[in-house]
Amino acid sequence: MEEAKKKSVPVLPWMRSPVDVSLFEDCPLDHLPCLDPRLKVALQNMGISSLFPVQVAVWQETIGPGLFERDLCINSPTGSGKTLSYALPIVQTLSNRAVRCLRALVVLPTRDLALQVKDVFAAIAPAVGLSVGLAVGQSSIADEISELIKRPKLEAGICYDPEDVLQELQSAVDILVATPGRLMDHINATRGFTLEHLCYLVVDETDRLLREAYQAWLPTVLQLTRSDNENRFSDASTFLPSAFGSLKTIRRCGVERGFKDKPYPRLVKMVLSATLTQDPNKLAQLDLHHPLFLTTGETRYKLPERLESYKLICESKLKPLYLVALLQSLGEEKCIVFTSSVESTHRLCTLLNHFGELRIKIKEYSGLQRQSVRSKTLKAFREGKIQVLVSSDAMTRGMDVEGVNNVVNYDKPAYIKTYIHRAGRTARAGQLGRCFTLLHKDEVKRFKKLLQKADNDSCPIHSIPSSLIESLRPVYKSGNFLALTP
Ligand SMILES: Nc1ncnc2c1ncn2[C@@H]1O[C@H](COP(=O)(O)OP(=O)(O)OP(=O)(O)O)[C@@H](O)[C@H]1O
Repeated sequence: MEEAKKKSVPVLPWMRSPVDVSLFEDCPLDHLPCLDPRLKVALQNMGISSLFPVQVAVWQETIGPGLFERDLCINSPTGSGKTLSYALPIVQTLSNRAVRCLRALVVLPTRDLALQVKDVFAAIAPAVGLSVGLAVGQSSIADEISELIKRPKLEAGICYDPEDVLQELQSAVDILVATPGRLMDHINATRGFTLEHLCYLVVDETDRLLREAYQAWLPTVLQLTRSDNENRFSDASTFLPSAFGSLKTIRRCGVERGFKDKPYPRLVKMVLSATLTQDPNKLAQLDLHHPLFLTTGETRYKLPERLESYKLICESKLKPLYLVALLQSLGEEKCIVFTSSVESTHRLCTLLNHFGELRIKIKEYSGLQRQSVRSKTLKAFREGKIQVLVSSDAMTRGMDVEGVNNVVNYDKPAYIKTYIHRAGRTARAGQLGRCFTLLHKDEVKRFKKLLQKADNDSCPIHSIPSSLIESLRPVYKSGNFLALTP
């Protein structure tokens, strides 16, 4: 344990003296300084009566006394409320804006996640007259453009100069939630889409977004939001496609709160994850300004407080029977079962649906499916029409579904980060949750080592009565299940 802790000492000096979020407490809305009363009502309508510790800590650094002076790197456990931690101060600050233009951009790695985050903004932003847009490729690009860009009303019969019309194009949204691919489509080709006025850039699920280049979205956004001073010495044309020539995205330069030669308003960056990278090379890509690190406790990886971890030890060939027995014992509780690949997700889901003993609805949720199928499945799962989702890792990071009581690792996670993001689908927002991991006895030692990298490595054995397994054997043998066994 000690060794794991030692290894996690960050290389970057500013990461070594973080703000410890665990020293903060929930704060009732009535006691939150400077909260706009309209936002208080919007939060209450969402069923929120107090802010969680990470939200209070970020509020201090953004609204007061911090005033968004530094870029924020936020490492906080799954389900701790990171979305609202950035959405609330951004919306509160932008509520003073006089003219509508695109001022906040939130980037997320997947469409489902972007939809989820957009819903959080949409629940509070209209209360202060702000509009939120989505760029994820859910609808056609033309439909998306019409949602994002306001065209001037032209009178029929009058001949307009196209240049004038272009000048008149305005953003229809103040805040945009986007996936990198669609964001790049708009940057490259949407007339009137500009990052010229951008004040806030949020990179959520940062480690995942930095892992893949996604058409160089990050350097492009940073380049387009840089001040003229910063650009003077760099030749943007060597890096940006020619289409950028026409974009008016180079920002004015001014002096802001003592940070000489930074553009005004400075682009504030907020980057977040439950497993934030500490790799200097990766973080350098974000070009952070005077960053402040907010993290929870002393260990690098932290599991949700009310998560209970259990292991089930069984022979590999009996794994499906143990899973069926476990699901049976969980009854109708919502559960997500993780496998190691999209192929085994499909096979396992088919196999489970052959067991008549399981009187619950089980569906597959994987990157191999079309978006429309996935969205339908997720909706049914949220509504409780499906009790079990069988899933591979890629699609579930950040997913927030109320009432997921259990997570099952059918295949052992290879990394602690994977364990954290899988287990983090339960025990969210201070709720109780359980994570079960199926292991062969040879895997136990390595799994123990893996869990030691998190703050809570307690993982007792969850035993399934052998009589239950025996009772399932005939069904398993009689069907052609062996071919399906993942
Ligand atoms: N102050 C609050 N009071 C009550 N519930 C809250 C509060 N803030 C957030 N929540 C709820 O907590 C849940 C988790 O929030 P959120 O999705 O932002 O977590 P997260 O930290 O981003 O997790 P992950 O790392 O898995 O993405 C959501 O269902 C959200 O509605």
